Amino acid sequence: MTYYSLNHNAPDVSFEEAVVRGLAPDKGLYFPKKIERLSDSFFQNIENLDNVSIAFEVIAPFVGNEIPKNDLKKILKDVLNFDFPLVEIDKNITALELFHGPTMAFKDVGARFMARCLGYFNNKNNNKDNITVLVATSGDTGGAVAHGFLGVKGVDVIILYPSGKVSNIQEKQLTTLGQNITALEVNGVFDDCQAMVKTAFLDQNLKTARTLTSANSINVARWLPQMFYYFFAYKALKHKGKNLVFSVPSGNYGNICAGMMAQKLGLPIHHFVTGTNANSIIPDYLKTGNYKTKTSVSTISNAMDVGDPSNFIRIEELHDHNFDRLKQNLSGYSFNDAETVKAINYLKIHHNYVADPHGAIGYLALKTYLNQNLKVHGVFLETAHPIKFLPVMPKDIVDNMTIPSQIKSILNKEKKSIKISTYQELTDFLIN
Ligand SMILES: Cc1ncc(COP(=O)(O)O)c(C=O)c1O
Ligand SMILES: N[C@@H](CCOP(=O)(O)O)C(=O)O
Repeated sequence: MTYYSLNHNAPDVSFEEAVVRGLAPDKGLYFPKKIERLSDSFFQNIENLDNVSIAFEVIAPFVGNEIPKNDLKKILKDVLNFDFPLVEIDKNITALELFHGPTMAFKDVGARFMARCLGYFNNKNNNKDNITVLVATSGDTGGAVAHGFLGVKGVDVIILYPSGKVSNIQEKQLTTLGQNITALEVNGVFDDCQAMVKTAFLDQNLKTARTLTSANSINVARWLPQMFYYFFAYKALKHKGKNLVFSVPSGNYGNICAGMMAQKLGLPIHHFVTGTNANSIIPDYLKTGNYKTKTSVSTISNAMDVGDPSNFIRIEELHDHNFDRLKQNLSGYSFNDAETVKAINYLKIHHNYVADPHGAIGYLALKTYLNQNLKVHGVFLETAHPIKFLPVMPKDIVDNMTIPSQIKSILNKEKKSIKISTYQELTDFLIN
């Protein structure tokens, strides 16, 4: 598969080059040149396929012949070794739980896939120089990438996170592993971290010192595997015979954008809903037609505290840069922290379901959409385990929660991070 830069000022590249570069030299995000619908027989037969076979059909065209079939299948088997349960909330609403992987957030799928692809390419090329994976996180990407890349030969991972703005458990997940993983604690917000990472890719001094790539959803190997679970949900809900609407709590918009790519492959998704916190860049855009990024503000759904979503440009591309077309496919609503807590309590009391603040926003957005659209079935993505957000969860819910083994094992580990405030400090660290 060939990928082009969405800034249209850089050469086309192969899948391998797109993965190794992360971002195009003109600072554009890579996008696949050809998107082909999957066959009708695939969708007719999907209930007879297991998750690995579904994922293989979905991702193989994007990888092309750059990873042999059997190796790609092995990678997928390894990546998808946990469950993606659907939980019925009521007759019209289902939660798609994406937190059963090692770091208990949906990022595990993309991070594990990318780590294995990079490991494969490193091995194949017998690379002598290490690749440096730079990643910015508002909470969950960092932990998933740290875990996914831990011990991967030839790869150094450097995670930038906003100091004091991730939960205690998220911080433990990204600062305690050691080995090839280093955490940089940035005096700023997530957007500062993301801007530093993007600047680093264009920095010639850095480029001579290190081979850099990104493990944020700007990297196609992080972004595209996020399509898989939309197909898994379709497989499980197909028998209902209803139009499906997916509600996705969004920040950097990689997850919902992967769903839109799945739709392009022919997955029958009737409509998308995005739920955000006070960082309501895209719901505001859908209302006004005026796209305005903003400095992010802190909320209790911290992983969505993003004021300049990277994947907006891919969403535009998928809708031919046509505002009306986008509005037909996407509705957006934002909610404040009080509304989020109210929804967490409502779900517990009325449906005996414990949602995390991000999932609760997905639920609220879906409910708002369904109020005017009765004949569809709604799925909201429960993107992280509520245990990751203990201090902001209602106390009576917390009192009845048990700590999963994945989390228990890191609680007593020592945090190790390096504090930085400026881009210069980042480059000094990377060069020295
Ligand atoms: C728990 C959780 N929910 C939602 C999001 C938003 O996802 P995206 O950035 O793909 O929009 C994130 C972070 O990315 C997250 O960690
Ligand atoms: N919410 C994310 C922000 C980065 O998103 P990504 O999908 O582009 O890596 C996080 O948890 O770090």
